[in-house]
Amino acid sequence: MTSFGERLRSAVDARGRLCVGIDPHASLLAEWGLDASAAGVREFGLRVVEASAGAVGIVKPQVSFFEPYGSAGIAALEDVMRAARDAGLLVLADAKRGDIGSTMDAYGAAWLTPGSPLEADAMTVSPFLGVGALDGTFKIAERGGKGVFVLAATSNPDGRALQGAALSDGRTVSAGIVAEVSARNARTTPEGEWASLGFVVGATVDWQEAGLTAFAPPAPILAPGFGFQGADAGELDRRFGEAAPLVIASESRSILSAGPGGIAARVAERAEQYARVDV
Ligand SMILES: O=C(O)c1cc(=O)[nH]c(=O)n1[C@@H]1O[C@H](COP(=O)(O)O)[C@@H](O)[C@H]1O
Repeated sequence: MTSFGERLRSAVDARGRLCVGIDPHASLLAEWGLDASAAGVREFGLRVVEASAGAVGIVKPQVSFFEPYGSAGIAALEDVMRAARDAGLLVLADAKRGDIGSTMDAYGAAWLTPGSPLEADAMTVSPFLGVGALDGTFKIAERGGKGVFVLAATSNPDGRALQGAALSDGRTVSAGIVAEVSARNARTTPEGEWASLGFVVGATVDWQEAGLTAFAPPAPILAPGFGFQGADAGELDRRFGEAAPLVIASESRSILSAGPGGIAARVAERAEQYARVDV
């Protein structure tokens, strides 16, 4: 079984590093002429998948925008994720789960078990109940050839005080999270491969301020914050330095705002911008 890290690396090699976020905000649904309903988010998601298939390798549905519609919204999310995976896209479920270990295991099983209704290729998780609480999820991921993206340094300025705080040994919380997860990656990642436990580091984050250095072994970096939140594709190299080749650049509103008629062209244009970035 090919690991998630290696599947992701192949997707980036084949189709570039742009990840299209599927975030059906109520305001976007209105702009797209769709209802704020389960049917609306389903249609929105399927159209984004259609525009992304063949143009990029990765999509990231934001689970929160499907949840307001209850079971019908979750069914819509299942349909969108299945359509994306059937179209050959890697699906990163942006669920940002985080809980005590035993509860976390159930979240991991829901999103990362092959054949599960909500099966994704990877999910985002929050380590703020302790990286150890994620161990069961990491094991579920490994068994299924899936991936996990652990929040390390988020794109929103509100996160800085907490994530940049000093641990007793002087490292930042962000650096401590990276060290703990990297130690697990070192045990499970064959030499020369991309690890399957990645990190979320916002494109707006100052690495020095966050106390981050390049990851060993190499682990993918999910980097939201490009586009609407202000980071520019052309800055990728400067912002991520040595880690730039591992970056999955995620954009949602800056692409989705093109509307149903313009999204395919917008995806192609943004993908082209990232293809021009020399890392
Ligand atoms: O995990 C994420 O994807 C994430 C982490 C982070 O640090 N910042 C962040 O914005 N995100 C998500 O990335 C997407 C950003 O959307 P745009 O700002 O519209 O590109 C949203 O779905 C956020 O929830």
